[in-house]
Amino acid sequence: MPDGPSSPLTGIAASPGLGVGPAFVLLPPDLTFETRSGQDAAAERARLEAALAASRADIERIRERARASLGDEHAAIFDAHLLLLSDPELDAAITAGLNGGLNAEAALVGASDTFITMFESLDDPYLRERAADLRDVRNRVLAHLLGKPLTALADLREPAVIVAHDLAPSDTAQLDRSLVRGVVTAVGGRTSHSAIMARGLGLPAVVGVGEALHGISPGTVLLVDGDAGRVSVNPEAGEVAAAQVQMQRTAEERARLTALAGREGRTADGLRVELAANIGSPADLPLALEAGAEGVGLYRTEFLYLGRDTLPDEEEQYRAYRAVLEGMAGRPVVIRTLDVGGDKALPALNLPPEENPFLGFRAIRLCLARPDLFRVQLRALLRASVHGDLRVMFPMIATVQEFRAARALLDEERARLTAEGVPVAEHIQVGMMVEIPAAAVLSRQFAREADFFSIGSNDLIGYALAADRLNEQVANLYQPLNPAILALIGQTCAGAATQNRWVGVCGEMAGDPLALPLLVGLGVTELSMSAPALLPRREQVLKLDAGKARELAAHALTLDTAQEVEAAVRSAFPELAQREPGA
Ligand SMILES: C=C(OP(=O)(O)O)C(=O)O
Ligand SMILES: [Mg+2]
Repeated sequence: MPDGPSSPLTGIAASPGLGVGPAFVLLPPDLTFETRSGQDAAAERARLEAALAASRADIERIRERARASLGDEHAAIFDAHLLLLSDPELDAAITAGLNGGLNAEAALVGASDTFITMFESLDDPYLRERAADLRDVRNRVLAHLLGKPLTALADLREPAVIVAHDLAPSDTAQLDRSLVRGVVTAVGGRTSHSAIMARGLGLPAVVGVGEALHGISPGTVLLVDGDAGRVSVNPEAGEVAAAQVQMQRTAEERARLTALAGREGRTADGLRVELAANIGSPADLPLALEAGAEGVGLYRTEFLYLGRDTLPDEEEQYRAYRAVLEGMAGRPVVIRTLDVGGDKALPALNLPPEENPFLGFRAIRLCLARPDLFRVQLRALLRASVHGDLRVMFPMIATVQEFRAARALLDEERARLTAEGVPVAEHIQVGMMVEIPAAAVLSRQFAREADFFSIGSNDLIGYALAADRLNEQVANLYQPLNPAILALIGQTCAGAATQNRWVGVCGEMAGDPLALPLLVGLGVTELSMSAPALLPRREQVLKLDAGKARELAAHALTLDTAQEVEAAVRSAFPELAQREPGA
């Protein structure tokens, strides 16, 4: 382990809080090798057999852990991997290479890659999935041959900070949250899977650290600061002690707030404000429920689709949606249909790169162009609807026609299921994200069609101010409190009110203490946020005077700048001057 402290690594602050622990490095090892000919076939065969046996033992161990913590479904993928290890056709191709004098590495890779290329060239999603499995298995055996065994999150036994290139949904499925002190990744942004997963699980995270991460060796002590986007490598004792004091304070504050978990969200003067959770998978529910989520305000279903080469089928989707609806036991669950494109790539669709992906073929645009894919999701949602209070939400709606078209597909699938005798809930609210300024401006018209609006402030701010938050050069223009943003939110609420529709906010702004009185004052009655923000925001709502919030919001709309708005909020609510830790 390297000893002295080195300069801290910086990245994107993806999930708040502090965490310290030894690095658990998931970065893939360098698997390059030399191809050699004229080798002793028997000796190379023996090396290969040893690597196969070690790989088999690895996979069996991971499978048992996955089965124990997550159930049979998650273990099935590892059964497929075990079958590949003993596949006779693959073995015959490897044997031919060995008999031709190749070293075991070259024989293995040559044979596997022939099958991988063949599977990938066929337009069959099942075989493409087999290609991905085979690549996984090939890498594992190769790693053993090279004496650089792969690590898996399922191998985590001691508290640690996870260091990875990125975390795929299948990685996080194996993660034991109680042992993870923090997450640091080389790539990714605020909306990457790793970031959202970390926020959902309440783990401090810094993402997008870059290549520098590859220099971290296993066991190196790391201090992750998820608020500042900083990772100290081998921190000084004093720095660790200060962080521990801060963590203790945060834990005490959390314990105090836990007493509020069962309280209904309602302002001091009686206005109902529902406090709901944003989730990315059913695995996020326990933390959301612990924090007293009164519903799920945003289930980002794209995480079922990302980080894999194939699309989830209707059954897989149905099971995930049903698990969330049942987990929430009758409380409202807003499930958002597929929102890919922009910064969320969908490898299974093989879409060509675009000049302006954020203004391009994404979310509902893609779904309406690919009804074959969209209908599968809609059917899964409709089938799951009988298990709770499902609300379906369409993302990135820009025009009224898009909403109508999406709703028409939903209605068609409903009619089809009913004709097939499949039960579907009688009433399902169907709403939309308001994250494109045009939708906010036209909210009166949209309110005649949609049952509710949920404001996606992350995108709304970016599109309204034409500023990408991840671009350092223009980050100062990404201003949640800009009066123009407040005006768009106010306009959305006013349009909704003409038809008695409810308005929520499910972007990051919902969890921001400075924005909260403004949102409530503008007419928002549901706030959906990552689980760790729920308790502090509940305390804030319980103490809030909605009348005073309305006066503040009306005043804010007359101001010129985001800075003036912030000053007005702080002067109306001086207790907000202090940032609470970990919120
Ligand atoms: C919630 C939102 O959607 P996402 O962050 O998933 O784009 C948003 O844009 O605010
Ligand atoms: Mg969005």
